[in-house]
Amino acid sequence: MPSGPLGLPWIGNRHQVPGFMPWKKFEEWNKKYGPVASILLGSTPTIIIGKAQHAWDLLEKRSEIYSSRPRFVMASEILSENRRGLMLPNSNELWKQWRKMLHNGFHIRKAPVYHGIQSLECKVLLKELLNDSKSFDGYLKRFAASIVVAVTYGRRVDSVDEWIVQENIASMDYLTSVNIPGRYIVESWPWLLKLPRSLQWFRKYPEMRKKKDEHYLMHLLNDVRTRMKNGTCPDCLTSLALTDRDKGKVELSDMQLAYAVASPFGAGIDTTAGTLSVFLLAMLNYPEVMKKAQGELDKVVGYDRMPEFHDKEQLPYIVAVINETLRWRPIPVLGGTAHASTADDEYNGNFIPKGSSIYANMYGIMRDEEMFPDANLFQPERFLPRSTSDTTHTDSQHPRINLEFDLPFGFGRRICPGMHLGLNSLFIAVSRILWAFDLRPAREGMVPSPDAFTNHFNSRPLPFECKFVARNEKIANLIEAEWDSVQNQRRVEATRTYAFPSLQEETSLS
Ligand code: HEM
Repeated sequence: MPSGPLGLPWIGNRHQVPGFMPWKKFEEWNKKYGPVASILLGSTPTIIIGKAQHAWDLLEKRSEIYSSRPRFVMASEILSENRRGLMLPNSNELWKQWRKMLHNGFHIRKAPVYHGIQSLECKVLLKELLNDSKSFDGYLKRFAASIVVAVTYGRRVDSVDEWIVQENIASMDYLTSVNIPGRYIVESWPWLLKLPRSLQWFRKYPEMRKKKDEHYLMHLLNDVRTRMKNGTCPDCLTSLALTDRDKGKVELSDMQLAYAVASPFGAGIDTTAGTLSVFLLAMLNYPEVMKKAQGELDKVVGYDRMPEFHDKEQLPYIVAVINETLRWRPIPVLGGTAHASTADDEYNGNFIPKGSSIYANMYGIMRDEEMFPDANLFQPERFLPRSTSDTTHTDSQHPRINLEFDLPFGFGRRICPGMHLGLNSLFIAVSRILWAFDLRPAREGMVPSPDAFTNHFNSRPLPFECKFVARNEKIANLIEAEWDSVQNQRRVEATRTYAFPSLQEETSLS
């Protein structure tokens, strides 16, 4: 097997994986033992990948054997009775139906269907930031949540305090806090599940959370069902899944369906809002990047209108800023949920046994100095073709480091199905925030630390302050005018029809 730190009998390396930010220890091991290292978590061989090329070689080129998921005792079996597709092995029937449902809803040609809701939510966001920049973090979450809730349940979200957002945050915070390698002993020793139930001390909290999850996810499903009966529900992922089930195209129970459609809700809010928070942190630390990006926007868009999706081609520096944000401080630090292998394999002379868990440690991969020279610096230029006169950075020269950067979204058959929806949300929000505001530290000279992050599976910046100063009066007036103009649309939007394809239509398309 690939080399790695020496462990102990029975527990392997479990005791060496810290509960605090294990991705940093993984990076250290990759530096010491090589870009493909191995450890044992209990009896499970676990491969840690620290360079993109090796992740592409294994998880992408050999995706037929590296696209499963390991066994998740806490996060999947106990917390959801194996109903979350994200944690299911790819051989599972439920996973296949779930993945197809998401692909049909969110693939690249479908993504523009949501431009309308994304633009609307962004106009609301600008007005919120103009009025009250202190609460910006809540507004970023509202923005991300409203888009995801609209495409999933056909409803908008007006405030981050609404129960629908609060329940999701509580549920996801819990899920991501239990889904950290090495944190629970039962993951390494599943035989503990054979103890009498009353002695399984680790069940108490996940089972309490499961009851709450079942309740609110069923409530959301039933709400869509009621509005479908009343004729007041726009087409959305849930209504189409219910229709497909009625036609016999999907074979899922109510509870399975409630969990299946909730996955964008779980996977798309934290990641999008967290990335926007990283973007603000970067702008406060690199004001010269902000100025350069604003220069591009001023040239292409001017002050008489806001940036629109159709401007994207003319805004390569903005796209590079987004790519660099996703690279500089990736939110899914461990590369999302671990992959698992389904056959014995050999790679670069090493044996990788069937049933290994694989972490493409995004934290380390994105800080690989060979691929991203001066990796700790925020340099959007690394994604742009370098002009000969440009001496601001060292080029990576890697052919996949360009404006089409997809590394932050994972690998192979498990690649993020919400990538295009997520990228579009980031584009409209980043371009309009930079167009509208100068971002400044709340207090002169008090720039927030670029290294203070949470210890979550989706690791986001710790709370910091940021001042949003409208760049000029014309822009402030336009934000107000656009806000006024969307008031009516905000109400109508709830009943707008999205052109979601049914499973049947999409299958015939592909
Ligand atoms: C900036 C935004 C986002 C980032 C950085 C991101 C990143 C990721 C990553 C790294 C993975 C793991 C892929 C792997 O296992 O190889 C993933 C999976 C996933 N993402 Fe995203 N994501 C984002 C937005 C979204 C959105 C908006 C949605 C929903 C529409 C979404 C839904 C999912 C789902 C359902 C999975 C699990 C796929 C599976 O297990 O087969 N993501 N994402």
